[in-house]
Amino acid sequence: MTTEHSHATPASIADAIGQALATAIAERGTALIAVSGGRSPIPIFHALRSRPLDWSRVTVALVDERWVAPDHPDSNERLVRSELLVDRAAAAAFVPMKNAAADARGGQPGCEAAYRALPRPLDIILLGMGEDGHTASLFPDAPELRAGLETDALTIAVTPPAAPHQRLSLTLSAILASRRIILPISGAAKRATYQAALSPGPVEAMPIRAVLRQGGTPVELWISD
Ligand SMILES: O=C(O)[C@H](O)[C@@H](O)[C@H](O)[C@H](O)COP(=O)(O)O
Repeated sequence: MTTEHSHATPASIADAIGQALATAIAERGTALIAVSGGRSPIPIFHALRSRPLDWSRVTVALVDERWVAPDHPDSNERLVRSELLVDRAAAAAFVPMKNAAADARGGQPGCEAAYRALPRPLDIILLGMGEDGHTASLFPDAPELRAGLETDALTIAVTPPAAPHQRLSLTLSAILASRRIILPISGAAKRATYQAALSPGPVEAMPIRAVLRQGGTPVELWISD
């Protein structure tokens, strides 16, 4: 089930996320969100981090991570710590994916254990999509793609041939184990990717199709110019 919201803004997306977190806190006492890296979430983080929530009851996890040091410019942990977990959101807990292992494959069991310890379903996932139709770090050309789409594990190590760094990613089953999925789509190129993803074709060519074609977890497309 996919719902499209047009004329989205970082503020309107932050409103939706903030409302979901507040509802989770009111109903269950805590809230759990997994967020993507990349450029798209940054203005949303900026709009979200000052919202008057009880952030001490919020846990922030990652959708994916590049296997680099947490202070590396490409680290999603660094991005989340510097762009989201400040202001009021500094009170939130954070669950990194990166650990001390030398590579993503070696780090996957520790990451899996850390993410298995989180409550499920997640309350909300802020997903991303690349212009090639990847989502999280489920890349079309990655040798681990099929496993990432099929395994019951929550996390998988991925070595995308065409993108920098080894990755740790939530699997499709982990992404779908969420109460709701928010997917911002911004700009003409991403809108074209989204339209292509809606057309018939294999999931392996555009992994975002696996999220858009399922009916169990509500997906909200927040579309902006
Ligand atoms: O690379 C990561 O860390 C991501 O989580 C990735 O899946 C991202 O969401 C897309 O590549 C879109 O990235 P942009 O928002 O920068 O276009």
